Amino acid sequence: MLRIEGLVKRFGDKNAVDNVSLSIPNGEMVGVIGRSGAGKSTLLRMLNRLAEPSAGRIICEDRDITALKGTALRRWRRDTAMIFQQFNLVGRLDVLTNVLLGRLNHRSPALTLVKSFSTDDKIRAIAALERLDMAHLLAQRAETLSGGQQQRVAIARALVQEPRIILADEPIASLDPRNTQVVMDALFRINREHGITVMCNLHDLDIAAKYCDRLIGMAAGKVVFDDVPQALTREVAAELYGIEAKDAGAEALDALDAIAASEAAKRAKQKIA
Ligand SMILES: Nc1ncnc2c1ncn2[C@@H]1O[C@H](COP(=O)(O)OP(=O)(O)OP(=O)(O)O)[C@@H](O)[C@H]1O
Repeated sequence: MLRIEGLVKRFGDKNAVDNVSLSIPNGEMVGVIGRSGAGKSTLLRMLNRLAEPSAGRIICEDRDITALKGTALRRWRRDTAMIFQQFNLVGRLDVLTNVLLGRLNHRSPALTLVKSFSTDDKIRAIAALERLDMAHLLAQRAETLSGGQQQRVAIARALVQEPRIILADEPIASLDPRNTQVVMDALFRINREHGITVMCNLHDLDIAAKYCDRLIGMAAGKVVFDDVPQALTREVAAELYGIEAKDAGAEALDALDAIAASEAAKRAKQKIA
């Protein structure tokens, strides 16, 4: 269980994350939704301690994550793998080496300097690439891959870290619809088959509702919704996306109607059965 207690991140006089408290059980697939600037990335970055909280605490299995330093902090970063919108691969390195970089935190700092990887590391990396259907491209330079392929390599790199939590910050924002589905399917499989908690910032409400067990809606740094996707009302969606924000708002509301219709269809089916 990950517990977030009164978490705040201030930039100047602005609270980017404003007194957020949440409990995330192990193995949940959580979507963090909200418009641009709502504080989603800052929240995820604080969980990985890429950003230092201004106030509040992060507790995992009774350990105060906010107080970790040195080796313990490095271990926590290994336990919480980040996936980014822009993939963050080393373009001139091949796919296999990029995935192996995810093993660096498992080695001593001295071995890290030498940059030689064990056979066991290589077997793990190839197995992760196979899971993402990317093993056939292991010798190819990362910069030559499509966006969807690069994101799958980034997920393989996260997997070899053997994390307990994957924090994905807009992992599909740069992808076309087909690659969006491939990447979200991969994250969903990892969540279900490995039991790894996945916390995923998403702009697209439709995708968030389709893949996530729970949605956390943020607006102006605060949590304004925290429930199953089916519980999201038009009013909350309007608050999350802003009534005046025509594009995101309209799409969100259409998505909401689609969710409501599919729920109604499910209930009707159950009644007939
Ligand atoms: N390093 C920083 N310095 C100053 N302000 C920042 C910094 N990082 C984020 N902010 C501000 O904090 C607020 C929340 O930003 P954040 O990136 O967390 O939002 P978001 O919901 O992830 O938005 P997006 O989807 O556009 O990334 C925004 O107003 C942003 O401008």
